[in-house]
Amino acid sequence: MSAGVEDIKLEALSLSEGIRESPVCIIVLGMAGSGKTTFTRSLIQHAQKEFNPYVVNLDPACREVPYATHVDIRDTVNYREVMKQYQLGPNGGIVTALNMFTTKMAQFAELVRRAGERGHKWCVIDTPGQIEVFTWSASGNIITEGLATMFPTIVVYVMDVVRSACPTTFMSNMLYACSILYKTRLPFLVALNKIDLQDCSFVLDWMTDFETFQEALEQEQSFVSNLTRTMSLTLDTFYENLSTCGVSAKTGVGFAQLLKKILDCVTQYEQDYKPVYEKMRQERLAEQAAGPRPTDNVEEAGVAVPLGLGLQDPHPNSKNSVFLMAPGLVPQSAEDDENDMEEDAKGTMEDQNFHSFVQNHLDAQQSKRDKLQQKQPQP
Ligand SMILES: Nc1nc2c(ncn2[C@@H]2O[C@H](COP(=O)(O)OP(=O)(O)OP(=O)(O)O)[C@@H](O)[C@H]2O)c(=O)[nH]1
Repeated sequence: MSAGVEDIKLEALSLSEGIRESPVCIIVLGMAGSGKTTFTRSLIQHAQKEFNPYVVNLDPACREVPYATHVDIRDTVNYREVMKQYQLGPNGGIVTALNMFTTKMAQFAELVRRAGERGHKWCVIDTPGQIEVFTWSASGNIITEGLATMFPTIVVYVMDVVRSACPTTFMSNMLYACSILYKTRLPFLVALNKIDLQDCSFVLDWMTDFETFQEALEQEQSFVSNLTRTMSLTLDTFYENLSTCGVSAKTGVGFAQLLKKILDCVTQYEQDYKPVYEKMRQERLAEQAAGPRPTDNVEEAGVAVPLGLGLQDPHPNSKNSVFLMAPGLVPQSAEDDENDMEEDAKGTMEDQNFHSFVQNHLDAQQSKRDKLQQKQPQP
């Protein structure tokens, strides 16, 4: 059974509870068109029996999601409305939609925790097509760090092998992957996707044998290839930290191997990364306990707005957690409708009562004034 909205209002997962054992959060990243969504669908299918994934879509701009979701950002934020209201372009709209979502990070984490208690061993998270919007935005950071300080978390980077057959595109992809690896500080698995169209052994050769990559680059005569040559020298250490797996999200080839590699990444999280995030969690808790920092040399302190950074429990009476639900997860029952109507009726009655109270008061004042005037001697 899914968690109800009402329950989430009352409590939300707090940082003080420590890193849990499950569910394992798998954040799926990749360049636009690399096959993230198709990959996510295939991953869910292959992991269903053993890991019963809890599925989250964080792409507010996608039209359709080809799998059933438990949490869908599109139920939380209307991306088109955000673009219209704030007069933003598509990328600005996605960033703002993600920012809005992260204000509910504590409740989202609570949903993930409850999913773990209901037997979901994995939580698979599909991200927006425009990778930089997620990886370099504050909200992407909050979501990634927030999850990694509460659950074992890993990143799966989906790479299109067909497009990466060009050495410069391959290098750009690798530089991007490298920057995400160092930014997130999480176990990193590269899913070399679309191997039904092209064999991925060339990528593995390029990663393990520097000279083979140089030979491939020889074929390209451009300024970019010179730059790529220089860059490739620096990426050797990065490749050592990478785990790779060839897959086809379309045919399902390679997914058995991929599941094993994901489990290896989880072990890696436990051994190497958990202490880092545990430390980060302690620091955040200390920051929360210390309260806001004094603002030296600032004429006006200003008013703080909640940015979703603090993962404190929400106020028990807060009425702002009515979303984060996938369609059908918490169906609007006839009883809910009746409750809503009752609430509306109550509100209207309260308004009427208030107006009649004010009116009575004004009438009483007026009659007092009239009486006083009558008592006063006429000139
Ligand atoms: N042949 C083949 N095509 C694939 C594979 N994976 C994805 N595709 C195709 O690649 C295209 C892009 O796939 P998506 O899953 O939409 O990629 P995405 O990264 O989610 O796309 P955006 O979110 O729009 O950036 C679609 O036409 C897919 O059918 C694969 O393994 N093999």
